[in-house]
Amino acid sequence: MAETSSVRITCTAPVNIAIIKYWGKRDEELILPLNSSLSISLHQDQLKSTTTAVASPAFSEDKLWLNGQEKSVQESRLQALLHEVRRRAAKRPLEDVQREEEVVESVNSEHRLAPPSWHVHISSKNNFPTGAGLASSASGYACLAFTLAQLFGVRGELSGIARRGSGSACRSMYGGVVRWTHGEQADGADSIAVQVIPESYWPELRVFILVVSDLQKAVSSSEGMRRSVATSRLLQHRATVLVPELLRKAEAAVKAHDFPAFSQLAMCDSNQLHAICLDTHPPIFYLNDTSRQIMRLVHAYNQACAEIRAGYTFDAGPNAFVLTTARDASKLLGLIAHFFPPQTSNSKRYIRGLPLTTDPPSLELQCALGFEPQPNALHYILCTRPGPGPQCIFDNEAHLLNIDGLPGN
Ligand SMILES: Nc1ncnc2c1ncn2[C@@H]1O[C@H](COP(=O)(O)OP(=O)(O)OP(=O)(O)O)[C@@H](O)[C@H]1O
Ligand SMILES: C[C@@](O)(CCOP(=O)(O)OP(=O)(O)O)CC(=O)O
Repeated sequence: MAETSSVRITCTAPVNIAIIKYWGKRDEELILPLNSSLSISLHQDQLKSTTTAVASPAFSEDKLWLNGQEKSVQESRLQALLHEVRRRAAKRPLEDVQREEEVVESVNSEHRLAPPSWHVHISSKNNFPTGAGLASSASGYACLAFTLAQLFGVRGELSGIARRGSGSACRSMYGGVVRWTHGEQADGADSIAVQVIPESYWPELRVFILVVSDLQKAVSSSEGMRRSVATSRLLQHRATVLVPELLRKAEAAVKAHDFPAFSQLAMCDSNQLHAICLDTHPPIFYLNDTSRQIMRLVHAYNQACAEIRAGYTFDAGPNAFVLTTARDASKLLGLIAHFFPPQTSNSKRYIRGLPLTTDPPSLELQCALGFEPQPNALHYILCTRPGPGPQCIFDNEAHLLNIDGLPGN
């Protein structure tokens, strides 16, 4: 039915972990932050969202499938994102519009542009748990924004489109280390993400995700930060005084490959976020006992090394993102696996992602920690590293919708 004139594209996008956190909005509708933030985009070999979008004059409405289940497209953030991408597509230069007419005649559907008036069918999936504290909303909305921009031929700065889905999603529009500048303008035009360094600049960086819980959190990030803005006086001080300095120092540390400084700033900023959550009324508790044991383990490791060789950061949940470098990866992983061993039934897939050996910790290091191993405290450990930004996939096997816009290939 839609065969001759439909346009189809499939893209992927990464998850990102914030090093200097975004917490608090100055505009809820446009998703404009009170402070700038900094993150690392994680490698898509381990975590990614994949989105296929098909546009056709034959479609009578927009449709969405998430992880294979059809969802309503009426959700306000999805609507805002769709509206923004179509608004920008409608302003495309004339030569693109002419190209579009040629395109509609073309038999090759893979490199064509769709007119913004066409309805779109979208299917998106994550290769990791959705809504489970692993920032699927960031990779998911970034992937959606990037895919729709390719489909409708929107060029230039795209992070402002992803931002309409979820604030942190704008940073997933680039690889490596990325800053989201808070911006000053009321319409959000200058509230965009920029790449600070590409992923190839610091290839030794490693990130271990220690999955403490895969349950949906009780207080979402959006609700948590709304509550902090309304009640925490520390938040205002952080946003205006502390973050600008933290950000400057963190960017300098990244550019200088200074892991101790970078890691120290990451830990301080994460602790500051959770201090603000405690200063919020009623207080919000995202960390649990296992999170705090992980923090102790990292500090004990650094003390034993007599320098900072590991760090941690926690988003709005108990899962730890442990930072280190290739030099320490096997030793630190061995220590983590020793103190947080798997249930025997779960030992096979306990350590996932990058293939790494686990060096058993020395007795001295074991004693330094001063707590007993805690079997079963973690679901699994995912080893990853910085990676690239969104990509188009030119492989027919990768499409999540067929050319008629229906699930299948
Ligand atoms: N691939 C995707 N495509 C489009 N939307 C997605 C995708 N993945 C997730 N989302 C959106 O993000 C929501 C989940 O966001 P939520 O903030 O609850 O969890 P999370 O981002 O996985 O975890 P956390 O914010 O705790 O790190 C989904 O309900 C959906 O609306
Ligand atoms: C703690 C954080 O992960 C908060 C992320 O918040 P979201 O981007 O999920 O919030 P919304 O913009 O309301 O969708 C810190 C960060 O990623 O910077």
